[in-house]
Amino acid sequence: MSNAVIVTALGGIGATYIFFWALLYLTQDSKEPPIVSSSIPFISPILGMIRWSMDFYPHMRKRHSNLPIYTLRIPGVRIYVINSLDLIPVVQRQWRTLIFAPISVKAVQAAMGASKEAVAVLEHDLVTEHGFVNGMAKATHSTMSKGSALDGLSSKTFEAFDEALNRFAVPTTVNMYEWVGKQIMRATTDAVYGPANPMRDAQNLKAWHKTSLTDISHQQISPALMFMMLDILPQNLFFKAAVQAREKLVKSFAKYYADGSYKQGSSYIQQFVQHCIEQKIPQQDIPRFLLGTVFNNVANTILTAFWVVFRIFSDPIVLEDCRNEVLQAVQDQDGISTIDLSFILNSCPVLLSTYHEVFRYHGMANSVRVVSEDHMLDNKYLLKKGNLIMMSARAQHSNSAIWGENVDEFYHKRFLKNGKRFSPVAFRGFGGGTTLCPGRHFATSEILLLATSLLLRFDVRPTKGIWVKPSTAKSSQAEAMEQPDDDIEVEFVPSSGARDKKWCVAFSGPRADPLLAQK
Ligand code: HEM
Repeated sequence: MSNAVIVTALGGIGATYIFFWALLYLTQDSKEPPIVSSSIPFISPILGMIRWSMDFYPHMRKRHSNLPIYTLRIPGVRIYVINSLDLIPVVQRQWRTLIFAPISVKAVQAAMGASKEAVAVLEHDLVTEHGFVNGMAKATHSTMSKGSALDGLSSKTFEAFDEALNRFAVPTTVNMYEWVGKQIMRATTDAVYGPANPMRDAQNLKAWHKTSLTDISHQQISPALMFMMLDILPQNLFFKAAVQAREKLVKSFAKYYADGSYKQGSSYIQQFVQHCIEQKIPQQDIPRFLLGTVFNNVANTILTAFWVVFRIFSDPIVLEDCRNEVLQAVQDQDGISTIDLSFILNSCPVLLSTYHEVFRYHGMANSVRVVSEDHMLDNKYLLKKGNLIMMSARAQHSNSAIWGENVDEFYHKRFLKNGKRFSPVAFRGFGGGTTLCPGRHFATSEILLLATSLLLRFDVRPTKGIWVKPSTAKSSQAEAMEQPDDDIEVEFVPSSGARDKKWCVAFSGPRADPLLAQK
């Protein structure tokens, strides 16, 4: 290659670099949060996200600890990343301007394939409770979070666990993640959708998610959801198998809706459908909306339950502490052992602390908001319309200034009330603000009932002889919890005293939830 060609090529690269560098800084208002990660304009943040994956925002928090908020510029959008704990409530208070609803709309449109007419209903009002998205939260909230509706959901999940555990009369070997996933999927969807639960069908389960961690096929909808939501690549070209899987599931939910089976489901699913009908969502779209609820209902509950069981049984001290507590929650009468869920929630502080530490340590919820109009955050930082705000749970959960020097350790007693008190905003296991997860009480009851049943009735031992924490490097950020890369083969060994008993669940009193970090 001649020198002239090399000089021209280098000149071209230099000019392009200067052009994009100038574009980056000339289009950034001085009142906006400062730009970081700009050595290759518009590209460096993407390279950082690929390199650091789920630890990108914790890494950036440490690197830019002097900045309460900063801007990442990627092609087409600015991401305003909240670094400082103090700014999180400020963002959450502006829920009419810094809104979540467009994310839900994208999910229904790009991932569930909703029609233009359905999307128009959602987009009609993204801000008030009269709109579809915020109205849905209002319509279904009480059916998941308190009273007899919540107790009903919890009882149903307990029945499913009991039925599964009764099958282990002798020591039995299982893959732990696969087993926990199967139980949570069955228990949750039976409780939510009722006797005609479409997710009982083995083909539907295969179309939804990988039923084992060794499955390397790409025939399911669930792992593709995040990429489909980005809405960049044509679906019929890049996600053909996932779209086919989705359409198969939509067909099942269409039958479930058309024959009125949802009327035998939980109050939650009845209210959900009722709200769709009242808001005039086209009939053919309602099954797509119903399918969307599967993701909320099970994805994070499976993962959290897996880590809770792993953390309890893999450490003899945690196991003993938790088992001693839950033994107090059982009443034996006439061969029936009754587990009091109210006692577990209100009077088992170490179990609840372990549960919260799982969220702090393994949690990775990313709360995203859309700036609906230009806004001056805290009277200091200009946020421009159409861009995104990111509040990363992991960035806060890994901050030693909040959690202390042992932040990198799993410490099961961290959340005991007699220990150090943490700012309530610092814990973001279930997100926060007006979109704080409405399913959190249901998920908490379900996971604690599974953990308690195992504690009372089984020993769980790794077949390799020692517990090894699986790596989580391949975790997808669509979920709010780390995902194990490999399964753990374990043996469930029934405890001699628990084997021949009948088990049931009771709720002795109102849920005061004194031990919950997010009430
Ligand atoms: C351990 C299990 C779960 C975890 C870790 C979890 C986590 C979350 C997180 C982080 C958010 C977003 C909050 C934000 O952006 O600020 C969220 C929202 C949501 N979750 Fe959960 N969730 C779980 C279980 C459930 C269950 C069982 C249900 C339903 C039965 C559910 C229904 C929802 C819904 C509907 C929203 C959207 C809220 C809105 O639009 O206002 N979640 N969840």
